[in-house]
Amino acid sequence: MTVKIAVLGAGSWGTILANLLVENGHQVELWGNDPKKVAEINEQHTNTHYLPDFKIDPQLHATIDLNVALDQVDVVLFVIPTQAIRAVAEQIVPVMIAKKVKPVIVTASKGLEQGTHKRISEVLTEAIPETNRNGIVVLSGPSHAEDVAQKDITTLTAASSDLIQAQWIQEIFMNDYFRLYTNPDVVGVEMGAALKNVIALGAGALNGLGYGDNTKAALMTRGLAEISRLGVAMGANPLTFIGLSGVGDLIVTGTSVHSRNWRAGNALGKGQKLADVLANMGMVVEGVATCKAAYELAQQRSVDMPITRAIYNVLYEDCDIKTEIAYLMRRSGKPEIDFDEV
Ligand SMILES: NC(=O)C1=CN([C@@H]2O[C@H](COP(=O)(O)OP(=O)(O)OC[C@H]3O[C@@H](n4cnc5c(N)ncnc54)[C@H](OP(=O)(O)O)[C@@H]3O)[C@@H](O)[C@H]2O)C=CC1
Ligand SMILES: O=C(CO)COP(=O)(O)O
Repeated sequence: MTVKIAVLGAGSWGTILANLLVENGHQVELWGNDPKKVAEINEQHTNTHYLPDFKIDPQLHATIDLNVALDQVDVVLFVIPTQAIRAVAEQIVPVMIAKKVKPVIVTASKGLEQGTHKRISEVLTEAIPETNRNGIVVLSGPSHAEDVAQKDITTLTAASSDLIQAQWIQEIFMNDYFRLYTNPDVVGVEMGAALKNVIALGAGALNGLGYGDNTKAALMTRGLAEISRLGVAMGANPLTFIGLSGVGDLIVTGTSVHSRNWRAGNALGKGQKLADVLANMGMVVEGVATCKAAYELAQQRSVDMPITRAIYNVLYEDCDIKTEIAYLMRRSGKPEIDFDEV
C-alpha cells in the first residue's frame, strides 16, 4: 500500500528517513525551509551540508511549500529540532484545514521543550487540535542517519497510546535493514530519547578529557539510572529504559563519533567554548537545550539527577568539568538501586 508522507525537516535525519520511505515505495514530500538546500536535493540529488557523501534517490521530491507537502497527506513526520516543533506544528494547522487532511502525526525528534519542559508529543497534542490529526506516534531508538545511509541494520520503537496507529507506522517504515517494535509507553520512550542526549554530552566530554572505558561505562550506567528515575517520576514504565529508546539509544549516542551530542561533549572536554562548539557543528545538538529543561524538571519534581546537574553547571554556569567530576566522586556513598523507588 502506498502512503503519502510529508517529512518536515530536511536535515540529516529527515533526509535519510524520507529517502528510506521512498525506497519503501511511498510517495514522499520532504519539506525544508532553505530554498537552496531544497533545490540541491531536487536537482543534484544530494544534501551536502548535512550528508556530504550521500546520494539521494532521484524519486525523492523536496519542497519549501507546505501546501505541496501536505496535499492529500496520510502521515506527517516531524524531524526538526525540538525547540522549533511548536512553531512549525502551529504553522501546518491552517494548511491541513484548507487541504481537508487528517494525518497521523509522527515525531522522530528527540528532546524536551525549554520553558514548558514538555515532551514533543505533548507539544504536538497542544499545537495540533485533535480534529486535525489521527493519532500521534513517537519514532525513537538507536539510529544515526550516517549508519542508516549505509543501510546498516537498525532497530527502532514506534510508541503510541493507539496500538493500531503504531502498528501502521511500523509497517510503513520496516524493510530488510530497518526494523520497528511497538511500545505503548510514550512517556518512557520520549524521556529516554530526550535525556540520553544529555548523558551523551557527558560521555563525549570524558573522551575529550582522556578518561578510559571504566569511566565512560560508569557515566552511561549511572546516567541511565537517573534517566529512569526522572522517567518513572513522569509516569514511564521502568522496563522501557532497558529497551531500544533507553539503553539502546544511550549506547549509540554515548559511544559514537556520529553523535552530534557526543562530538559536542568531546570538544568541550578538549577545552573548547560551548558557543564555538555549537557554531562549528552546523547541526542541532539537542542535549544542550534539553539539559536545562531536564535540570529544571528534576528540581520541580525533587528527583536527584547529579550527572545532569553537573552537565548543566558546565553548560550554563561556566563551571569547570574536572571540578564537577571531583564533586560527583566525593559525594556520600549511595545504594546502587533504591528499591523503594522501583
Ligand atoms: N541525525 C540523526 O542521526 C538523528 C537525529 N534525531 C533527531 O532528529 C531531530 C533532527 O535532527 P537532525 O536531522 O540531526 O538535525 P539537523 O541539524 O541535521 O537538521 C535540522 C533540520 O531542521 C531544520 N530546521 C531548523 N530549525 C527549523 C525551523 N525553525 N523551522 C523549520 N525547520 C527548521 C533545518 O533547516 P536548515 O537547514 O534550514 O537550518 C534542518 O533541515 C533532532 O531532534 C534529533 O535529535 C533522531 C535520530 C537520529
Ligand atoms: O538520536 C540519535 C541517535 O539515535 C542522534 O543523536 P545525536 O543527535 O547525538 O547525533
